Amino acid sequence: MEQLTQQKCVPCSGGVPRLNSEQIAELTPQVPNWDVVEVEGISRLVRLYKFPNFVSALAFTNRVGDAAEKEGHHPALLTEWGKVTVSWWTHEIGGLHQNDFVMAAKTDEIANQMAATK
Ligand SMILES: C[C@H](O)[C@H](O)[C@H]1CNC2=NC(N)=NC(=O)C2=N1
Repeated sequence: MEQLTQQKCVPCSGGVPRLNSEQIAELTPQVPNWDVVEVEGISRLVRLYKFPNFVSALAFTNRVGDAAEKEGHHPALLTEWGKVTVSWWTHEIGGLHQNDFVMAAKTDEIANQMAATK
């Protein structure tokens, strides 16, 4: 199967099913640094990224935001001094979709690119 980072988000209107636990278990190994967290009954992918200061945390935040706009699929972002918490889930279906795994993998790619050019 194509690597998650190579995939594009598909337009995700409501009505498509949420991923079930087996499907989630199949996908999580491809985003090993992410946790599946249930918040108010909604499963989401969550990862905490650490940075040396606020400026780099904000730069990462904006890069993730740009990718989200490009894909039409958006995260929850908590940006603090030295850290950014990124959460992905699909609001339209109240749970996880393949898109969320694609975007988690793309988020890791952005972090890796930033670390490489430090
Ligand atoms: C109209 C707009 O495309 C939709 O609201 C999109 C925007 N970005 C989105 N992002 C996420 N994470 N889930 C959604 O259901 C979603 N829907």
